[in-house]
Amino acid sequence: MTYSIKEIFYTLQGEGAHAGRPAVFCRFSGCNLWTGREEDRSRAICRFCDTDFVGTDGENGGKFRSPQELAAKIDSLWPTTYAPSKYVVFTGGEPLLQLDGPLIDAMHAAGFEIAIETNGTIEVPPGVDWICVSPKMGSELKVKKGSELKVVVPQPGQPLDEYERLDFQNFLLQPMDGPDAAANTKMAIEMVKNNPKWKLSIQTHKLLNIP
Ligand SMILES: C[S@@+](CC[C@H](N)C(=O)[O-])C[C@H]1O[C@@H](n2cnc3c(N)ncnc32)[C@H](O)[C@@H]1O
Ligand SMILES: Nc1nc2[nH]cc(C(=O)O)c2c(=O)[nH]1
Ligand code: SF4
Ligand SMILES: [Mg+2]
Repeated sequence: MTYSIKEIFYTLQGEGAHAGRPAVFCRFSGCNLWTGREEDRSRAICRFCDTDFVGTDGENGGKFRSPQELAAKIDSLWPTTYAPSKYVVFTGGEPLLQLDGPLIDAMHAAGFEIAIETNGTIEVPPGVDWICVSPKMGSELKVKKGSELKVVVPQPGQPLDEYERLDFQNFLLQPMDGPDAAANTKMAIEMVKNNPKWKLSIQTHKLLNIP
């Protein structure tokens, strides 16, 4: 298996229940809900994406021809002094188009805990330690259990009451960034205050100006 990688970088997890945790982010190229081309955005299933996941031209990006080769690059970005808490977040694009058993095994062999950020349309292979699902209206949600359900709001028609009955450990609402970010943040705050099963997730890396 050859993996197409947009970029790999060491930063803090900015979002969700693990916000603030140091992590190597590995961003796969490609997504099943948008081509990534601006001219296709208005016709895409997912239209609010804040990420460039096209191609392999980012920091440490490229084609990796084996799981060992990719695992070694990810491992090389972890500072050796903090070796016991090694943590990788696979994201994208949609990571489950490419993340497979051999890569999961290679990351575990290198001593990493493995997290994914997924849109929930593709089943998760065994062995992923932290599963963050962020459902997208207009797509079929197939991953109905995991570590955190991180719902970007607002998406018209989203069934929050159905989401609440799914088997997740954490339930988070994340304001949609973009032209209406301020209003969306206000709305998300009101939503969690009115329904305390949910907590607010803000994209802290954007406030901190880190990747
Ligand atoms: C770029 S996506 C990649 C992973 C996967 N494709 C997914 O959608 O979960 C990473 C996270 O950013 C969130 N996200 C994307 N665009 C956003 C935006 N404009 N505002 C807030 N969150 C956004 C997604 O919902 C997801 O939780
Ligand atoms: N710092 C930081 N945290 C993140 N959490 C999820 C991200 C993503 O794009 O998947 C992301 C990201 O791009 N940067
Ligand atoms: S599913 Fe994720 S990566 Fe794909 S377009 Fe939507 S937010 Fe971006
Ligand atoms: Mg991001």
